[in-house]
This record gives sequence, structure tokens and C-alpha cells, in this order.
Amino acid sequence: MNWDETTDEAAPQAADRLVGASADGEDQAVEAALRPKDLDEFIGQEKVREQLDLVLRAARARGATADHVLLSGAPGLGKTTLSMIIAAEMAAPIRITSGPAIQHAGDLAAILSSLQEGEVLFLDEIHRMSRPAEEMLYMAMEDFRVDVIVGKGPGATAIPLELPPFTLVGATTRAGLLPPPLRDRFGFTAHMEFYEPAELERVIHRSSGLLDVEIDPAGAAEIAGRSRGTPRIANRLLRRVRDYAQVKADGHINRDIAAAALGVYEVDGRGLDRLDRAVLEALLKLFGGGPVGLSTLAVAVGEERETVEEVAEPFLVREGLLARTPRGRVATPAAWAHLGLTAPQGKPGASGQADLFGA
Ligand SMILES: Nc1ncnc2c1ncn2[C@@H]1O[C@H](COP(=O)(O)OP(=O)(O)OP(=O)(O)O)[C@@H](O)[C@H]1O
Repeated sequence: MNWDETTDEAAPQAADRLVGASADGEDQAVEAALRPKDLDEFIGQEKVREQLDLVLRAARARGATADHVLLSGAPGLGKTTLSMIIAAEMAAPIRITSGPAIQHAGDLAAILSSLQEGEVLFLDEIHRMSRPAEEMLYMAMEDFRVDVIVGKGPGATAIPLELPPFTLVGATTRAGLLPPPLRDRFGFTAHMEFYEPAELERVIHRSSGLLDVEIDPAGAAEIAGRSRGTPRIANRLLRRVRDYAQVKADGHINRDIAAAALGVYEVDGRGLDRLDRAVLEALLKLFGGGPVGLSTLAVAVGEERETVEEVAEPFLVREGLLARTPRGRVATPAAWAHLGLTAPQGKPGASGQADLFGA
């Protein structure tokens, strides 16, 4: 999957989406309770775990602060969790902030100068930091020093400030947006992939245990299959299914209960929600599968262009249901199959009508 297509936090998010991967509106206390506390508890991402384990063990053996770590990947895959695990494994405190919160170099200087020796600084959405702050960070990462500018104009002076050694853990949904000088200053870079269904089943079993919910393997598989490769979504769906099981049954989650509950929330067997299906249905039923222009498609579903492009499409593309082509959006054969429709004769999804609208 080309993860650069994933939704950026700055992009429009349908806030009430059960299958949205961002943490907006998430119950922070529940999310915190479900976070794995060490590398052994962290499920999946085998390569990242193995490599990080080596980096941290080596630093511990040297009695040194761990190298700076860059974590990239879509929202909800465990970047914040891993940063906390890094701190825990190094027995170090952690400070959490984010790129958009640091608009001035002075904001960053204040944070850096108050760090303790060995502390982990987690900088989420590092690609959204302001330019001057970013430049200050270069020197801080490399030399553990910052120049604080006092005064303005010709009388301005740079006062060097020594910093204690610290570990920066940067997180980004878009490593490609980071300037190379910043990227190069990380000693270890890890890209986090979407999770396999079997890994999500393990996440769901673990979370069920913590939430004191009874679930059988088929129930966990049903939820995992609808979780879009993302632990945050898996945990959220599990909580909604738990509600349903408590209200409509005896609290135990099996396949039928999970499927019925997620049917109520309009999350289908593949994890598509109402918006995703509306986009796909318009593409197939109104435009014969495309190609059709994005604006036309957006009007047809009554949504903003950006919502269709940035909220619905990335997952549809990732699932191989929709393709973005120079001539417009095109449904794949899998899209017809998923909605139980038959593609018109000839090239899958093509129709003369769609071309009238242009891309
Ligand atoms: N590998 C994992 N094993 C078990 N649970 C996980 C794993 N990764 C993430 N989770 C769970 O998913 C939730 C979201 O994880 P986290 O907040 O770390 O994601 P994130 O990548 O930092 O998201 P964002 O980019 O939106 O900040 C947490 O509650 C965490 O418990």
C-alpha cells in the first residue's frame, strides 16, 4: 500500500465515523487502558519490534540515551503506543507534544530546555511543525544544544543553551513530507504497516481481556475483518459490539452478535461504512463504473470533493475497489462483486455516459 495516500490529520475527517482512524473524539482513558506497556505486549509489526528491541537493548547496555526514532505510518497503528514503550523500556520519563502545538521556535526551546537527562520527547505530526522550530530541532538533535535568540533586528543575539541528552521520537503519517535534513537526523526510522486480520484478532482478544468481555475466536475474526487493518478501529468496534452484546444478548460475543452489531452501525463485512458505500454505489450505479471526475462523483453523493478524496477514497483504493486514473475514478471488478452488482459488458465499469462529465 502506498501509505502516502492515507488520510492526514489536517484533512477533513467525518468526525462521527466509527471506522475513522484518527483519535478525534476517542475516549482517551479507554485508549490509554488498552495500550500495550512493553515490546512483548505489542502485537504485530515484527520487523519494527525486532529492530527497535536491538536499538534499545544496545543503548541500555552502553548506559546511553537511545538514538532518535522516526515512526511513520497511518493514524491508529500504534505510534504513540510505541513511543511510550520506548520510554518504558529505557526507564525514562516521556513528554508528549505535537507539531501543530509548536508554532514558534520559542515554544520548542521552552520544551527542550526543561527536559530531563534521557527523557523521551514524543513529537506527533512532526511534519506539521513550523519552519523555524524545525531548524532549531536540527541542532538540538545533533548537538544537544539550541541557540536562543534574544532581542530583535541588528541587536539580536544568539545565546547558546546546552541541553541534556534526550531521545526524540517523531511520528508522521507522511515521511515523504519531512525535509531530508530532518529525516537524516534520526538514527532509526521505522515504517508501520497496516495489520493483518490475524494480528487484529490478537489485539481484539487482548483488549477483550482488559475490558472483561467474553469473545470467541469467530467473533474476534468478524470484528478484525471489518477493522481496516487498524488497531484503534478494532478496539472501537469491539466496544460497540460489546454494547450490543450486553443489551441484545447475554454479553458474550460470537460471530453472529458481532455481525449483527456492526450491521446496526453500518460497517460492512469489509469495513466499509455508509460514506464508502455511497461513493462506490454512485460510481457503479450512476456512472457505470466510471471513469468519472472527482467533482461529479462528490456531487452525486452530496459530499465535498475533499471528503470523498481524502476520507473515503484512500481506503477504497487500498482495498482495490476503486482506482484513480488520469481520466477519472474507475471501479474495479472487485467493487462490482462487493456490492453484488454485475458489471456492464465490455471493459469493467466503462460507460459512455460517465465520459460526458469529464475528469
Ligand atoms: N501493536 C498493537 N498492539 C495492541 N494494541 C495496539 C497496537 N497498536 C495500537 N494499539 C492500540 O490502538 C490504539 C491506538 O494506538 P496509538 O494511539 O498508539 O496510534 P497512533 O499511531 O499513535 O495514532 P495517531 O497517529 O492517531 O496518534 C491504542 O489504544 C493502542 O492500545
